[in-house]
Amino acid sequence: MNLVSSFRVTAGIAYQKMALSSSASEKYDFVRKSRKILGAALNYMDIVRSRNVAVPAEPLLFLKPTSSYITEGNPIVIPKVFTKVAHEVELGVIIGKQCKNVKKEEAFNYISGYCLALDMTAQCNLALARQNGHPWSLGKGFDTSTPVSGFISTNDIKDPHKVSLWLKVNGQLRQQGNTEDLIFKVDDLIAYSSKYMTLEPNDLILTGTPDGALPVKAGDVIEAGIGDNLRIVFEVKDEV
Ligand SMILES: O=C([O-])CC(=O)C(=O)O
Ligand SMILES: [Mg+2]
Repeated sequence: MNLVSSFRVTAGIAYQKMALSSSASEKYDFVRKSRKILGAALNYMDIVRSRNVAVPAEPLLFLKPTSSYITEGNPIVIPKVFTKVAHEVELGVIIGKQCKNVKKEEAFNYISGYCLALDMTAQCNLALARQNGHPWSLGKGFDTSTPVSGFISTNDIKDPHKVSLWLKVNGQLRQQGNTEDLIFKVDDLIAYSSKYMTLEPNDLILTGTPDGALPVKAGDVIEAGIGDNLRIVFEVKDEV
C-alpha cells in the first residue's frame, strides 16, 4: 500500500467518529450549494508574531471563488504560474441561514456546521500583492485552492473554540493549533462580515491558520485533522 492509500484507509475509519450525524448525500452538499468563501487572514497570534506584522484591529477578510473547492480524492494542482504554494489548515464555518448585520450574541444561530479546510495560498503571489497593495484574488483563489472535508454537524463540534487542528506533510508535523487561540472568534467573524455582505446558506468562512504554513511540491501528501476525530488527505500535483 502506498502512502496515499494507507492514509485513506485510516482516514475512512477516523472520519466516522465525526461524520456520524451527516449522511453521504449531505457530506458535500455545502460545497455544491455554497455561493462564497470568505477567509480571515492573520487570525492567530503565533502567525502574527512569526510574520512580524501588526495584530489586525479588525478581521482582515478576503474572498475565494467556489470554483476553488475540491473534495477528497482530487489532487491539489499547483498552477504553472506559481513558484511557492503553501498549505494552511483552518476550521471552516458553514452558514445555515441567510443573515445580515448579525449581532455577535446571535451569530451561533446562523451556523449549520463546520468543515476542516485547507486555504492553499500562493505565497509568491501574495508577497507581491502585499508589497504593491494589490488584490489577493489570484494567490488565494486559483483552482483547487480550497480542499475541504465533509460537513461536520454542530453536534460533533459543540464548541468551535475548542478545536485542535494539525497538518502533516509526508508524515511530518508542520502545523498545530487550537481555535481557542483565534484573535477574532467565530461569532466576531460572522458579525463583522455580515455588516458588509449578506451571508447565505452554505457559505464558508475560513477562520485563519496557525503558524507553520510552508510551501508544498508535487508528490507531497498533505494530511490534516481535528484531533484524532477527523482526518483528510490530499495529494499535490503540478499542473501539466
Ligand atoms: O495566507 C495568509 O497570509 C493569510 C491567511 O490566509 C491566514 O492567515 O490564514
Ligand atoms: Mg488562510
